[in-house]
Amino acid sequence: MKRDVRIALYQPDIAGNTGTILRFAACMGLAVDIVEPAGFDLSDRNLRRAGMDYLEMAALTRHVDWDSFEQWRLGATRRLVLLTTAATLPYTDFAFAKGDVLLFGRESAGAPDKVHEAADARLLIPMPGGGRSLNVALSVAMVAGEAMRQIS
Ligand SMILES: C[S@@+](CC[C@H](N)C(=O)[O-])C[C@H]1O[C@@H](n2cnc3c(N)ncnc32)[C@H](O)[C@@H]1O
Repeated sequence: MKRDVRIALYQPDIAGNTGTILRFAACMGLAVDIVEPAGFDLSDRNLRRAGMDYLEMAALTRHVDWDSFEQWRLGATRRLVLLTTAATLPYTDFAFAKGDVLLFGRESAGAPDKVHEAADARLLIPMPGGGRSLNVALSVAMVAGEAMRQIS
């Protein structure tokens, strides 16, 4: 049987954001997948500062590249749910399911076309106040929170 949703980060490039997400995921009991290459390594001072001792609690899987992440995901028959400002479907209108992988793009550039094409669903966090995008860690908290609310 499929477990909970998972959080996936596509080539994250800001260590402090990833540390914040790993802390959040550890506290929520959610696993995290990082699609490498990241813009930092796991010894990064900012990652450790944001993640603190929660990093030791985090269920983190690192995938060397997009192809190996996809090989794992397809083998596990998990849906890929991409969060992107290019989507039109609000995340609150989507029916999340156990096993979903919630994928977030990199801070500097989002996700490339091949990732959009692989996604089973693309979701938007509406921003009624305007602006280009939200911080990725805040996006993770909002969407994973909604997914957990629906599934539990
Ligand atoms: C800082 S944003 C990336 C901004 C990037 N310049 C772009 O155009 O995608 C980092 C990630 O947070 C998520 N994100 C931020 N705001 C979002 C929103 N309003 N709707 C959906 N996803 C969002 C997406 O996964 C995005 O790739």
